[in-house]
Amino acid sequence: MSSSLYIGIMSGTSLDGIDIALVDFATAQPQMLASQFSPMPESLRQDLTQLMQGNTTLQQLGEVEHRLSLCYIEEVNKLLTQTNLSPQQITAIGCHGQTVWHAPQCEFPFTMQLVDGNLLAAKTGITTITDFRRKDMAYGGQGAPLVPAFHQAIFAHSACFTVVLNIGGISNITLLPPNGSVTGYDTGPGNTLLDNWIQLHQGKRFDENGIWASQGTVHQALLDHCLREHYFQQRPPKSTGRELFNLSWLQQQLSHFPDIPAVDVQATLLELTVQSIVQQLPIPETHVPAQLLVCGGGARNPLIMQRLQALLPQWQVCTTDDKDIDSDFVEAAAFAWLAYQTMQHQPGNVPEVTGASRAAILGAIHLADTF
Ligand SMILES: Nc1ncnc2c1ncn2[C@@H]1O[C@H](COP(=O)(O)OP(=O)(O)OP(=O)(O)O)[C@@H](O)[C@H]1O
Ligand SMILES: CC(=O)N[C@H]1[C@@H]2OC[C@@H](O2)[C@@H](O)[C@@H]1O[C@H](C)C(=O)O
Repeated sequence: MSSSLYIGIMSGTSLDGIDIALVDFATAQPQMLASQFSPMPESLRQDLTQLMQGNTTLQQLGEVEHRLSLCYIEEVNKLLTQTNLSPQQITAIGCHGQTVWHAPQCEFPFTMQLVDGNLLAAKTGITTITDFRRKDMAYGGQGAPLVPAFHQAIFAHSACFTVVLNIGGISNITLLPPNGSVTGYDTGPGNTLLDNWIQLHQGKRFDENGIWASQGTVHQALLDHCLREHYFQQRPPKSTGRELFNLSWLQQQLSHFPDIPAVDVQATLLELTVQSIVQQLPIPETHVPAQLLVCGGGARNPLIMQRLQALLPQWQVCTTDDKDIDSDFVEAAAFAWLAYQTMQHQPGNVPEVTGASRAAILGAIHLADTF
């Protein structure tokens, strides 16, 4: 009988690092047994940033994928050591890899996540599943977001309207009406514009606790202009990324408003993240309690959490930590769950979310050589 233990690995659009989680699917409620985060090595982060701006060579692409895969392998081996487990005790790894380009709307839609699943299977000795998004795309879907099915499995609540909000580099929501069908989509920027702007002006990777943003004043005309971005008005299914919300996009908005102090731009970008999320939330029925469960790195920003609650006085706004699910590792756990689904020959996508024509078994399986 195969083990109920799975490992999920996620490195997301913020390029902050690698999240890994050990999840047990022995019972109806998945249990996160261990997790760890390692910062992305600086040279690799810089090379990935270059890649994500589209200027690269196939040689660089191949080498970055190999270097990144070696980092994933190191994380798996560290986790096995930390938990005193052998590779044979893990049924499979679900590794998202690193998205370097996501283009679901172009003439020939595609999405590209870098990871060499063969290398992970060979070097960890654990069956490894990668390439989760493209089966959904093969059926006409966006290929993202994929976490809503997992959110439904662990957060759905029969007595209240639950929205799960991931604030990563990009923000995405999952709508879980009581006893209703799950929907979800990317709302737009999460931390990525905030990160890019503080990196440009202060050389920091991110605005810890939103301190810099809190020292600025929101520039209302700039905010109103940014909120007119077509993406925010688009009807779901929809997904986005740094292909749209990047420094070039920001500088295009700023060109209409010269001389805004950098600190006020940071304050305005935080308000843009919050208001673009709030404007895309449904208005729950008055008699149904509503809860917003926040995860991802943005859940660690007290100013974002405070502004969300201020703009949503009728909602209970909290983090998934308050529901005993570590807000830093929800995405990593989701990819352990997606691997579990695939190994059970069950679908991982939600067609109502991605627009795919059907539910589908996701991923490419790289079997460990345990013969
Ligand atoms: N203490 C903190 N204060 C403010 N921001 C924080 C803090 N901790 C993390 N963050 C923000 O969270 C970001 C990382 O979030 P996360 O790991 O969820 O993103 P990701 O998974 O890479 O993105 P995505 O979900 O879009 O793929 C950091 O880049 C930073 O902007
Ligand atoms: C193409 C891609 O990597 N998209 C990410 C990104 O990061 C957040 C949001 O945009 C989400 O749609 C998605 O990741 C999560 C894990 C998802 O697929 O649900």
